[in-house]
Amino acid sequence: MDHTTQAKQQAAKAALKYVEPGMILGLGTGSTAAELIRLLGEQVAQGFDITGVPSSDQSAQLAQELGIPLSSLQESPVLDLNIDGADEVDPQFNMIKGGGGALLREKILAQSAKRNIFIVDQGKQVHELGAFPLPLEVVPFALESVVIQLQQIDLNPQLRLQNGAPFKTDEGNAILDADIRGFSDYQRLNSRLLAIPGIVETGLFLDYVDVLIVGNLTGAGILENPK
Ligand SMILES: O=C(CO)[C@H](O)[C@H](O)COP(=O)(O)O
Repeated sequence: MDHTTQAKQQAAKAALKYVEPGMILGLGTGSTAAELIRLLGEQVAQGFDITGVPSSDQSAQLAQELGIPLSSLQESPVLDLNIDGADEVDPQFNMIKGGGGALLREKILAQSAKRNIFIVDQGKQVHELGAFPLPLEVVPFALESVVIQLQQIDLNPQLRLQNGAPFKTDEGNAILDADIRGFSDYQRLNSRLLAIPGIVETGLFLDYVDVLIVGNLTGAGILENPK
C-alpha cells in the first residue's frame, strides 16, 4: 500500500472516534471518505448503530454494499456529524473540494451538519490554495457563457472530461476547473463566482471546518478550528 493511502487510512481511523451510536452521519466522497465508509461498515457489521446520508451516488453504493443503513437529506435534513475529505486546506482552514466532482452535494451536507470533520493526508496541507484547480459546478445550458466570463477574469477554465466526454455530476451538471493561483481573498472570489448565473456552486469551502484530521504514516494530527 502506498504512503498516501496509509495516511488516508490513519485519518479515517482517527475520525471514527468522533462517531457515536445513533448518529445521522454525512458521508463524504473520494478515496479518504471511502476509507472511513469501509471502517464504518466494519463497525455496523458488529452491531454499531448509525445512519449515513451519502454525498454522492458513489458513496451511497459503497455504503450500501457494506450494509450501512442509509437515509436521504430529504428524510434527515439535520446531520449530527459530517465527515468528508478535501483536496487542499490552508492554515486558516480554507479548503478546495470537488476533485471527485461531488462539491455541490458535499457543501449542502456540510451546511446541514451540526459539526464537520474533514480528513486529509498531510499532502493536502498547503500555504495557499490554488495548486489544485478550483472545481465549479455549472448548469450545462450556461457552460459556454460561463467559460467566457471566467476567461475575462483570467481563471483559465477547463471543462472536466471523463472518458473523453464532459464529466456529469450526480445533479446532471458540468464541472469547470479554474486556475485561482494569485487570488488571496477567497471570500471575495467565492462571492464573485457565485454571482455568475449558471455557476451553481464552487469548490471553495470557507468556514466549514470544525475539526481537521491530518493523517500521516503512523497516526493523525487533530486540529480544532477555533472559529
Ligand atoms: O471533494 C471531494 C470529492 O468531490 C473529495 O473529498 C476530494 O476530492 C478528496 O478526494 P480524495 O480523498 O480521493 O483525495
